[in-house]
Amino acid sequence: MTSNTSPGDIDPAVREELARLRDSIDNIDAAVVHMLAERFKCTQQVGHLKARHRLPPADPARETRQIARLRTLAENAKLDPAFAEKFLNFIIAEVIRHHESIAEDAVNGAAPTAN
Ligand SMILES: O=C(O)C(=O)C[C@]1(C(=O)O)C=C[C@@H](O)C=C1
Repeated sequence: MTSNTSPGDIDPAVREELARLRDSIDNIDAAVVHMLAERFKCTQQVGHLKARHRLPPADPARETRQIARLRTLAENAKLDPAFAEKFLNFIIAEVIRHHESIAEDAVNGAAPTAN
């Protein structure tokens, strides 16, 4: 059975430690969002470059190298490598969707955007 502790019952020291940890979590989440935004700015340029030169949206050989590298980085950082791989695959799948839509727009003569 789970017991629910109402916020007023929490020991003040525990409450403080939780708040301190949550502050750091919020900072880390913000950094992740900013880093992802920068990554997507780069991949958007890659998408336009690929569309202009009729290159395929996906590059499985590059992905294999990225995953191997990320798994090693994760292991060294004591992060679950399987999680790191799933996370990268999730991001790359989204990037490929963007590349495909940029390529479709190029074929359909949509007004090209910068990059
Ligand atoms: O490097 C590329 O060719 C990209 O399109 C970028 C990227 C990535 O998001 O890292 C995305 C799709 C490819 O399959 C491989 C890598």
